[in-house]
Amino acid sequence: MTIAIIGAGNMGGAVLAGLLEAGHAPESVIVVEAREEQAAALREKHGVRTLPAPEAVAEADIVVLGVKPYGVVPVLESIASSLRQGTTVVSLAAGVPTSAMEPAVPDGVSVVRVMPNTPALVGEGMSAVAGGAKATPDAVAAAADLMGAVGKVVTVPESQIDAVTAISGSGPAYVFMIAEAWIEAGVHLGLTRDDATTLVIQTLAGSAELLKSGTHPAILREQVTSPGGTTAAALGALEQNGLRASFLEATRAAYVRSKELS
Ligand SMILES: NC(=O)C1=CN([C@@H]2O[C@H](COP(=O)(O)OP(=O)(O)OC[C@H]3O[C@@H](n4cnc5c(N)ncnc54)[C@H](O)[C@@H]3O)[C@@H](O)[C@H]2O)C=CC1
Ligand SMILES: O=C(O)[C@@H]1CCC=N1
Repeated sequence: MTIAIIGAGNMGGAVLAGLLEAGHAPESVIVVEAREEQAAALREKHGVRTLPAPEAVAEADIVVLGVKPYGVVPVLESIASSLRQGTTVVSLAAGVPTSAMEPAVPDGVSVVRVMPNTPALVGEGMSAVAGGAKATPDAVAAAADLMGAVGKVVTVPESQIDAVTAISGSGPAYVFMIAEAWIEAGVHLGLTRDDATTLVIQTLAGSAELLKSGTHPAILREQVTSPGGTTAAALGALEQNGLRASFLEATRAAYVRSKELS
């Protein structure tokens, strides 16, 4: 199985690193990257080949598109004549529907839309997969397998991809912003920045592990909240400052933006 990744920046690069970490042989992954210094860095770091797009896709069973949304259709148009029958195109782009991509590829090429996230870099990604109208079930399964190498995968109808983008695609940034604010709050309380960073990151990681155990978040929260105690005081302040409403508004804004991009 040969995989070509066109556009190996933050997201394409995370999928590349995750695939290699998961055991894909470097010889089976070809990178197409417009920035020569990025291409050189990936060759050096991962031992992958870099080729011009038409040569790369001519060899590929799966073509992963990691370019910006506005680049997706032009890239497809530029590689259309080199795509082999039976190839699966996997687009990682936000806001580009399969209905916009399918006219750019020949019949017999499946287009699958995936919304991944950057923790794919460490094998802890979250991806949602949606096949286009002309995608074969095998192609959808191949895309799910590919992303399964770098994290968890759900299959959704394409109509839900904008919601997925708002929740898990952009989601890591919400966590990182919370982490920054939380560390800074520790510094305000007199902790060293190093200690505050360790406390926050391990608290996030440990809490994520507890959440993964399957206990409902509300129960886990209650277990921390002593009546009249410190947590109740903090949660009261978060409620007063509109934490839940902020999440509703933030994810709605991302959802609307994802729709606008298309
Ligand atoms: N960054 C993220 O957390 C996520 C990004 N995405 C999607 O992934 C895509 C890429 O986003 P980022 O990685 O953040 O952007 P980026 O700018 O880091 O990466 C894009 C890469 O594509 C390369 N490129 C551009 N045109 C090219 C071409 N014609 N041929 C070969 N390489 C080309 C650029 O040099 C760059 O390295 C976007 O469509 C975005 O919607 C999806 C989910 C999460
Ligand atoms: O910000 C963006 O548009 C991309 C899509 C999801 C995460 N990053």
